[in-house]
Amino acid sequence: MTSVIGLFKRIYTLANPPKADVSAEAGSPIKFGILGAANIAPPALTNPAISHPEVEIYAVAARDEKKAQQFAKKHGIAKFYGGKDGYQKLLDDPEVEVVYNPLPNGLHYEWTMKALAAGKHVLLEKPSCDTAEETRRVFEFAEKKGLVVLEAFHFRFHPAIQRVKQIIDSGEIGTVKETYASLVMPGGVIKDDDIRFQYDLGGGSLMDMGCYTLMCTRYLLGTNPSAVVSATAKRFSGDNRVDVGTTAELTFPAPAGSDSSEPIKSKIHCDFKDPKYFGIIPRVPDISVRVTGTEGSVELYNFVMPTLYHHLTVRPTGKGKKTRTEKVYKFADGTRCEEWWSTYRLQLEALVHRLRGRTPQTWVEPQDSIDNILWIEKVYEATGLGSRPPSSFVLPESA
Ligand SMILES: NC(=O)C1=CN([C@@H]2O[C@H](COP(=O)(O)OP(=O)(O)OC[C@H]3O[C@@H](n4cnc5c(N)ncnc54)[C@H](OP(=O)(O)O)[C@@H]3O)[C@@H](O)[C@H]2O)C=CC1
Ligand SMILES: O=C1OC[C@@H](O)[C@H](O)[C@H]1O
Repeated sequence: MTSVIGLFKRIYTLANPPKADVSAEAGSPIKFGILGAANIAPPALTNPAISHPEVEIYAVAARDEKKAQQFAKKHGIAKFYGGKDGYQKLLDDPEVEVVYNPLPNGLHYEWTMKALAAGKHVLLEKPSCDTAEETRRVFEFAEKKGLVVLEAFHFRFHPAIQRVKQIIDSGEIGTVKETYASLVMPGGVIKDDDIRFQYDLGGGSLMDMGCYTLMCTRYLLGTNPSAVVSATAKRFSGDNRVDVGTTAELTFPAPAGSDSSEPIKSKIHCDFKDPKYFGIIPRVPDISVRVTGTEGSVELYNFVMPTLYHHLTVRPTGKGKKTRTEKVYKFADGTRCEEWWSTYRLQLEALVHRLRGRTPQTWVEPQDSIDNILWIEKVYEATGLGSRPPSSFVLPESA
């Protein structure tokens, strides 16, 4: 019962966050600008910003001026830019310090490079770019300019996934043998004209959802795969270069320091149109990660949005050992985190710490982002679909 009340409290407060007391913080807030009135922008940035005393969502740009204006009005944003130069105008605004880039994947590279050229830090939506080479260039350019780029793998900032890693690293489940990570959606949620189905915009289920399963597996194992063993893609009827779903088997190096020389076997799975039972009964979406070792297993259900609901289950295999379930909405070491804070709110907390020269609780390092898209490309290659098309944007030499 308490957990049901807790669930409602979390969801209510998440949707209606308390407004931060800006006056309580020293200095003026960091001003963010959003490129595109994207659907993800409210949950990922404007809502988390309400409770952050050091953030102001200052500007938004949309291709259609009216849309930009409406978005600005709805979310209390001071400035809006529209029209074909709207995005560039936002980048040229000297007040904007950080750019949030939630454009379609195929435009991430171009507009992140343009934002960096304009001297802005970037919160870049996942997956970072269409290719690892583009992601490498983004971080190289950011470093040259002394700017911060963070790929928005928000789940990494939540205590629940960090607890899973802690359990694995503690040795409680023994030597890791296998992993499984899945993220699926019921059919009909994503319409066939969505950016996710457009090849030229970097579409595909592996790009959109598979990137989480791969990132999560790589994070928990603390290393990169050694090989893609097999990969199959369910192709989109509207464009057979786009995957509606992808399943892949990979190997990871045998755990360091263990007696085992056996590679870890990993499976990742994603699907935009999760099949129904008997074709009619919808399934509970499989949004889980499971790691199995010689002494037991640990599983986190809903690793992507744990604030809403999750359960973390440890199943030891030893005789007499009991299965236990944990709920993890707080950091054990007392690092600030309200139970209702979404993964996006935690991500914003870390980004602001970084921008203000403080130490964030955790971070998604550039090499991690580069490696993630590299292995997405390798999986795509194994499916026969190949990488998404690289951007045609060329950074002017003067930048
Ligand atoms: N972190 C997370 O949890 C999530 C991340 N994402 C990521 O965010 C990004 C956007 O996703 P989402 O918000 O769902 O997508 P939307 O389609 O809602 O938003 C994309 C935006 O891109 C702009 N745009 C610019 N050029 C084009 C074009 N040629 N075609 C279509 N749109 C264009 C549009 O802006 P305009 O307003 O100017 O028309 C639109 O608002 C993706 O990279 C996705 O992977 C998405 C969902 C969840
Ligand atoms: O980032 C995302 O997270 C959840 C998915 O439902 C969505 O398609 C994706 O873009």
